Amino acid sequence: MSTLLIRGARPYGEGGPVDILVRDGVIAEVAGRVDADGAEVLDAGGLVALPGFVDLHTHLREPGREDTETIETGSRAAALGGYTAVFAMANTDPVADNAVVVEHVWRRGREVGLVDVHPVGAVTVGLRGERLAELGTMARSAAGVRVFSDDGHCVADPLVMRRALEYTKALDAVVAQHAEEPRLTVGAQAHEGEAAARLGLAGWPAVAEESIVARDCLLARHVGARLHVCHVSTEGTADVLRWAKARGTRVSAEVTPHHLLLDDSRLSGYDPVNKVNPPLRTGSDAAALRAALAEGVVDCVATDHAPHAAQDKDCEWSAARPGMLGLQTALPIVVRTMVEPGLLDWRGVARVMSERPAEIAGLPDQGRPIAVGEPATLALVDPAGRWTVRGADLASIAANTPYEGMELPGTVVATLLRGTPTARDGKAAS
Ligand SMILES: NC(=O)N[C@@H](CC(=O)O)C(=O)O
Ligand SMILES: [Zn+2]
Ligand SMILES: [Zn+2]
Repeated sequence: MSTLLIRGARPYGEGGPVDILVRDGVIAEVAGRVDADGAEVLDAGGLVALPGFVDLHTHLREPGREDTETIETGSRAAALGGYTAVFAMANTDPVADNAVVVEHVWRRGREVGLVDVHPVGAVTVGLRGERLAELGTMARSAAGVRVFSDDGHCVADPLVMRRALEYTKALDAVVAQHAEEPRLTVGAQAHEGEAAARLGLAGWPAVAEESIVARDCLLARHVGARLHVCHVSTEGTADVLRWAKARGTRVSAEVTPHHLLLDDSRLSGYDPVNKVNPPLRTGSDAAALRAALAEGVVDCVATDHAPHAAQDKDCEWSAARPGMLGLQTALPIVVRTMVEPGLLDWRGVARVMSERPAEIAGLPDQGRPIAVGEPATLALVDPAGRWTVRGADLASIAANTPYEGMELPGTVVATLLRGTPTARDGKAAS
């Protein structure tokens, strides 16, 4: 029997410090003072205790691009970022569109053991948007897939999307849509607006996202299915979501840390580290997304952690791949954009980083209350901590962080997965 005593943490940053006794992975006692002889003590004075974070949108690149990230290195990055569960996107090589690939990802995640790795299954064969993949087989596989996505590509054909919603409804699963009408983004390189026009970059208009989100909300309501919208990037999408939710559509949505903080003024340097899909939008879009997240119109934060090799980023803008690292910087960016301006308190951070994503994905043992009898799956955060981001120092193999050299607030001091420390003082457990 293993016991761990977390000494002096403040759950959700509320009230005075408490001791949390963890026995065999479960919270056994929460009280002002707990004495446990022989227990390992984790000094958590000054730290905020939160439920471990759940990322609905991570690219781990295994199988196929292990030169940029593996399930092991990505799991380390996740643990260091306070995550205890991640959803590994299906756009690997081979694509995770069948039971063999999703079971490989699931097993490898368990072997590494630092974070619960849940494979996302592709909606269509080869992400081609034509024929539905074997959703039922993936759902019934050992991986128990409950989130399906062609992320990187939009399920653009409305009939294919309708059928996908019908199947996932029957499987009690959810489609996570990368909302991008492909006919409106042919050759697109950056947000269609002033900044892109000045630089002569072909534009990716907000309406390419908004039109698909509106269509899919209508389809989901018609079918009675659930829909999840990936990486919401525009004010107009938030408006569509608000409308759809008000009329009872079963839709949820995520926003990335980079769309909360950054905007297309970053384009001027022509540095492809800022190239991402959907593109960085305007400052007023970012402000609207922060408000929508605070309001609950956007349900949660997801990283869209997208590692890329140096040769795919250190090149001309149009040749560079879109995507940014996100796992280790997500909490600090949420602190900067949401907590510091008073848009969210720590209870709200627990909601958008852990509880809502766990609910959306149907995870029964993540995003749980910090209470007796619950799994000790926790992130311990130092709200006064400061650190300077260095891509080369991150646990990912790739180094494409847009926050290079920035000093960020909020450090994850320890992450616990069912009572076992997976990261501590900036070091992953293995
Ligand atoms: N976000 C990105 O810019 N890139 C993602 C794909 C995606 O999320 O659409 C990737 O796989 O690299
Ligand atoms: Zn995407
Ligand atoms: Zn993605």
